[in-house]
Amino acid sequence: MNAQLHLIDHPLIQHKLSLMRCKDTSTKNFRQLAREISALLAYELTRDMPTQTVRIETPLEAMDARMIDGKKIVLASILRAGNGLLEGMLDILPSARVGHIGLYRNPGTLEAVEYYFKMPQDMAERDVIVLDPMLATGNSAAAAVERLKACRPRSIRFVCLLTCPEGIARFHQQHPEVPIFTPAIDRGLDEHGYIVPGLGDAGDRLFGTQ
Ligand SMILES: O=P(O)(O)OC[C@H]1O[C@H](OP(=O)(O)OP(=O)(O)O)[C@H](O)[C@@H]1O
Ligand SMILES: O=c1cc[nH]c(=O)[nH]1
Ligand SMILES: [Mg+2]
Repeated sequence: MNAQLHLIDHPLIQHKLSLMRCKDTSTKNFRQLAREISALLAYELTRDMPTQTVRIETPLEAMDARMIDGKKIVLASILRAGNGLLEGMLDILPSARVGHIGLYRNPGTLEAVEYYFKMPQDMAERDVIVLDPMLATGNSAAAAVERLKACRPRSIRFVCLLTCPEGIARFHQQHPEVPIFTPAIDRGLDEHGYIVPGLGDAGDRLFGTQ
């Protein structure tokens, strides 16, 4: 398997993702499941983050204790659907900074169209986790990461709930060094660029807009 592809095969995540896929899952439950899965994903995503030793005082004595190294992590949400992963990530990383990348997919061309971009300061000292539940053609994620690279962050990781071979290939063709973390790699894309079997339109299901 591609060294920059991390399949997160945890039973709890798989169970919750299966519930999200069900077409009769309500907006409320879909949103709650996205939050729960993203908290579990945050745990896996940060597994290899560098730590530094900091001198602290316990009630009994001084010690050299480990803490996450560097400036606060940036969670970069690809709007809109990326926001569905934000709350769960913030439950685990409550001090993280949050950036927003506004993109929508032109339904005719399937190309990404940017409408907003805002990141914190001092990106050179920060690790970024890019959030989007769906990596389908890969055009949105590739465009978002291209834009982020101009800010020169210390590192970039991409996390989604679902992808497919086409999305992985497209993304890694442009950004081979950026790791993808995903709980599932589905069969492929349909004629409208939707992941199959998939879970449908993530943004519409999260926000009840369909
Ligand atoms: O890999 P791609 O083929 O680019 O497709 C994936 C993109 O499509 C969805 O967003 P959408 O454009 O529907 O916008 P939304 O999040 O505002 O609903 C999804 O959240 C991704 O951003
Ligand atoms: O399957 C897909 C593809 C793109 N965007 C979605 O929300 N779902
Ligand atoms: Mg989008």
